[in-house]
Amino acid sequence: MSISLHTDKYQLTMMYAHWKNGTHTHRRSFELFFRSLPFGNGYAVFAGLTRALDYLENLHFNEEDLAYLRENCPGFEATFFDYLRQFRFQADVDALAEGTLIFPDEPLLRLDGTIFELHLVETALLNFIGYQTLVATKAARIRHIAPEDTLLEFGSRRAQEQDAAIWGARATYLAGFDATSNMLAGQQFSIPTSGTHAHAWVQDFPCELEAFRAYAHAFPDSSVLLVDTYDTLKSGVPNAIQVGKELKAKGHQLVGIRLDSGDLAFLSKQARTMLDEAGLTETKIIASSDLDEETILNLKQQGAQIDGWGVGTKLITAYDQPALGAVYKMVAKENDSTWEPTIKISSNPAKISTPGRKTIFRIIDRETGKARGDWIASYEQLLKEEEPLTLFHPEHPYKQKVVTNFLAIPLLQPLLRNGKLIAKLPTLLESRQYHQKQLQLFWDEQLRILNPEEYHVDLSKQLWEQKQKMIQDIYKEVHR
Ligand SMILES: Nc1ncnc2c1ncn2[C@@H]1O[C@H](COP(=O)(O)OP(=O)(O)OP(=O)(O)O)[C@@H](O)[C@H]1O
Ligand SMILES: O=P(O)(O)OC[C@H]1O[C@H](OP(=O)(O)OP(=O)(O)O)[C@H](O)[C@@H]1O
Ligand SMILES: O=C(O)c1cccnc1
Repeated sequence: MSISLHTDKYQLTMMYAHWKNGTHTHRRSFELFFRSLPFGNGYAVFAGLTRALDYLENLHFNEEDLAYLRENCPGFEATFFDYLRQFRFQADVDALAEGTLIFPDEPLLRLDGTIFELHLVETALLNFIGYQTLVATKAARIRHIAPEDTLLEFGSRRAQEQDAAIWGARATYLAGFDATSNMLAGQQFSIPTSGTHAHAWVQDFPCELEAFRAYAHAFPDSSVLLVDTYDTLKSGVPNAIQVGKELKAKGHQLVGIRLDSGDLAFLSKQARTMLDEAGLTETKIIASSDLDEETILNLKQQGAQIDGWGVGTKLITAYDQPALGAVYKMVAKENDSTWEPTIKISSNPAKISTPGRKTIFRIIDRETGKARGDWIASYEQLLKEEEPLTLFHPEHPYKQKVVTNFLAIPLLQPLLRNGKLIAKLPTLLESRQYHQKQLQLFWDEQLRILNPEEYHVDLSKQLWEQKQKMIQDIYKEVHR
């Protein structure tokens, strides 16, 4: 299916107007970034690139798309649609790897191409990357407070439609979840899948015990029994124990029980004691019920005896912050084969863009192995690891530090050239492992979920001076 029309109409009106004016082949550079961290977290987790690259590589207008446009864009000349028919995305794209820890104002993708193609793709790129990054970040917060527990993604039924369920499930696996309940996500991305049973299974039998027996008959070595249909401690857990003992007598094992309502701390402690007293020490306790990182942390503080967590609604919908607010801005124009920086001014200083095509280095202290900060420089700027590097706060430049004995890791990698993939992309599993390694570069203080220490993202002196000069020049021009 073509998703080329997954764009805002104003992208098409601008494309048409450029084509009409003969400026559509002018080359420009755009960067995609976000301005503030979601959920009060100290970092975000970059996700959505795989989908974005697939979209860019396959971008074309089929006859159905063209017919629709012809009908719905009445001001457009007919020959424009012939131009669109042969259109293919031919820009160059550099991007960070999925799973990278990312920070505000860092270019996550840089695209160099014609203004025509770069307008077209803005909406879809922001849509894919904004959502997946948000869900991956939420998942990372949950993984952070439950490092050893089993984490299951249960959100499909509450996700904002199918794509969000599928790609959201992928984002949670990238950021450390163990499995998803969504089989299509499992099939599409080779994510491990997991499933217990619903209340309806129990309701379908004359009594709970029969329901549990029948389920255990079907899955003698992999049953997780949902124990809260009637009464967790008076009925569910005793019946699960009965079935657990029967399984044990036949050489099998009750893998787990699932608590889905009530006071999860109290119920889990009681259930653990009851299971242990019955000799079912191996049987795990899984909890679900509107969970998120705050509730899970709180339950842990209460001494809840829970080994695994099924997390749905609040994860897949990024409940407490449903949009990342990513943006896509023009940073340079090509004139006679040289890139001339451009800036967007705003009355809100935080919204003034940083001009020029950029690159990012993650500066790693060779002694501690930890990141000292990210250094954003202009694309052509060289960084010599043998020379001391002065990092300074872009808003408060007097705040400085000099870094020596460091490793500078370039984060943006060339991925598309003339619209074609030139690099081998990592598998999802590799990206997941890379994400875990990324976390090790940061201090616990930067990773905690409440009021984390701010990680430093600084501009090179050259980039900073260029920005100040452009702001001043424009200010003088406007206030002449
Ligand atoms: N000990 C606990 N401390 C803090 N929060 C808890 C504790 N136990 C459960 N919760 C949370 O409290 C909320 C309980 O919600 P609520 O009372 O609406 O539903 P419930 O008990 O799950 O029953 P039902 O699903 O049938 O509506 C859930 O978000 C759950 O995760
Ligand atoms: O609570 P979430 O984090 O969204 O996790 C998914 C929920 O979906 C299922 O029940 P469902 O919500 O359909 O019914 P229930 O509320 O009656 O349990 C499951 O039992 C979980 O409670
Ligand atoms: O497998 C489960 O227990 C499950 C899956 C999706 C939603 N709620 C529960």
